[in-house]
Amino acid sequence: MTVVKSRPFREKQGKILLEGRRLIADALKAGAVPKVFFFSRLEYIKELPIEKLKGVSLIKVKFEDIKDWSDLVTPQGIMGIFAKPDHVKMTYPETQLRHTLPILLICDNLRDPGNLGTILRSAAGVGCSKVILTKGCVDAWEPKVLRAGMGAHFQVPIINNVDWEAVPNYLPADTRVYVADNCGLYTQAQAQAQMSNKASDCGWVCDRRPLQFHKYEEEEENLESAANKGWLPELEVQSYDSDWTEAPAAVVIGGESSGVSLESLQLAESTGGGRLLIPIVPGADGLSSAMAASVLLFEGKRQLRARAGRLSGDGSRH
Ligand SMILES: C[S@@+](CC[C@H](N)C(=O)[O-])C[C@H]1O[C@@H](n2cnc3c(N)ncnc32)[C@H](O)[C@@H]1O
Repeated sequence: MTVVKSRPFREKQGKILLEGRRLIADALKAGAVPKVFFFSRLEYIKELPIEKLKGVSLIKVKFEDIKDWSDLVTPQGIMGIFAKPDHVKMTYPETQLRHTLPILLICDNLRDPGNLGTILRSAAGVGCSKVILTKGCVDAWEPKVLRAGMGAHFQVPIINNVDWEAVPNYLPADTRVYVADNCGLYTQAQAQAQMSNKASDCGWVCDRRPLQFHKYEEEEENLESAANKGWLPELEVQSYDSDWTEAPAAVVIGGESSGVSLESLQLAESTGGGRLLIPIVPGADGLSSAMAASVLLFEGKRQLRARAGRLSGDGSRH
C-alpha cells in the first residue's frame, strides 16, 4: 500500500488508488478503469455496476487491513486500484457539462495537497471547463488531494504535469490569461501615491519586485539578470471585479510560497490578459491560493451571468 500510494507508482505504473464507496462509484461512472478492489464486505462490491467488474481482481481482506492502509478517519471498507484516468477518455456528469463556463484554471507550482483538492472542488462547483496543473504542482492523484477534492476529480477535466511551453496547446482559441497576483506587499496608500500609469485607473498598483517572481528555485539568478535587462512583462493590474470575462478566460493561481511564475506573466502578456488583484485590508493576512481561486472563479461566474442577463434584457439575473 505504501508503494501504491507513492508518486513513482502512479507515474511508472500509471495507476492510482481510490478509497471509499462514493469516490469509487463516481470514478466508475466517469469511465475510470478499475484493476483491483480490496474490500472487507461483499455488499460493497455488490453495490458496484457488475458490467464494470469484468477482469477486475476482487480481493477480500480483513477490515483491520483496510484500517491500516486507509487515510480516512472513518475507513469505508473498500479501496480500488485504477488505471490513471485520462481526461480525454472520461465521461463527465451531464449536469456538470451543461453548466460549464468559458473559464479555465491554471495552477502554477501549487505544492499543498489540501489546497489543490479545495481548488478542484471550487473549480467543479463553479463549472470550470478544465484545470491545468503545471510541472512542479503536487500530483492531482495523490491520496490527500483526492480526499480534499471530494469527487471533483471526476467532475472537471484535470490535465496534470504540464510544461509551461505546452500550456497554450490546452487553451481554447482567443483565451486571455489572467494571473491572480497579490502583487507582493501593497497598500491602498501606495497605490494612490503611484497613480501614474494605467493600473492606477482602478486604484491598484503592483509593488512586486522582479526578484519575487519564481520559476524554479535554481533559476532565480537567471531571473534576476532577466529582470535587470528589462524584459519582464508589463502587465496591467486590474481589480478582480473589473470585467475580465469578455473573452474565454484562464486564471492562473500561484503556489503557496513561490507565488506566480515568470512564464505565467509572459503568457498573460502574449494573450492580452492581465493581473487580477483581490484587494484586502492593508495589514491583514493574505489569502491562500485556494481562497483566491474561489473568489476569482465565482467572480468570473458572476460576470458571465450579469452579461447574459444584460443581453437577454433581464437585469434581475445579476
Ligand atoms: C499565498 S499566495 C502566494 C504568496 C507568495 N509568498 C507571494 O508572495 O506571492 C498564493 C497565490 O494566491 C493568489 N492570491 C493570494 N492573494 C491574492 C490577492 N489578494 N489577489 C490576487 N491573487 C491572490 C496568487 O495567485 C498567489 O500567488
